[in-house]
Amino acid sequence: MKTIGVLGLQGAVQEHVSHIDAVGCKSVVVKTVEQLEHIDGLIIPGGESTTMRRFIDQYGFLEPLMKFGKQKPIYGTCAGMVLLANRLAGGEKPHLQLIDITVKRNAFGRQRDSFEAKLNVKAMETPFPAVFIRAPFVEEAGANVEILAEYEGHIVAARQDHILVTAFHPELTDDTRFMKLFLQMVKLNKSASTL
Ligand SMILES: NC(=O)CC[C@H](N)C(=O)O
Repeated sequence: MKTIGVLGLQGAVQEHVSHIDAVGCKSVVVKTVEQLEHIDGLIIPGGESTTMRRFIDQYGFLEPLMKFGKQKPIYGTCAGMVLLANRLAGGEKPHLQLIDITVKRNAFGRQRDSFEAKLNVKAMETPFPAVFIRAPFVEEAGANVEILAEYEGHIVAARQDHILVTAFHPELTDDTRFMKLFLQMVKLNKSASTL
């Protein structure tokens, strides 16, 4: 059985745990660097990327997360997508730099702080109910990035190798198709956990 961790420093952790359980995997809330050795994939949840980055530094997670993401799958939702991007718009400093995208934070503007949209997602037969909360979008993606979904002309779901990102929050719905997609990526990945 595959074990999927959720970075438990800040944000929507518990909702992801429920989705991991729902797709038949073992879930772990990751609060220490050592726990990274025992998981097959990691989710970086939504929340506030600047706050999460502070905790990442405080608990010594920066290097270990960069190393983990070079070998094993990571799925970032919303703030998690901000943390994974190679570049941030507006001259902000990037964080983990594990996927070749430029991300614009809070990109949908004040009037549309939170909204739900039915999205057409590549390889999903019916639209996905996407919940956006002060969401970022992908402003620019490198040639090796696979675009999975767009909303109003902006990329909101993408993947490169074993890194998956969504600007929205699948964990706040009961639709587990993104978790299933991530699980497929975990199963295809060659680096098994040490447990
Ligand atoms: N729901 C979210 O994760 C919001 C993300 C937040 N606006 C950020 O930039 O970090």
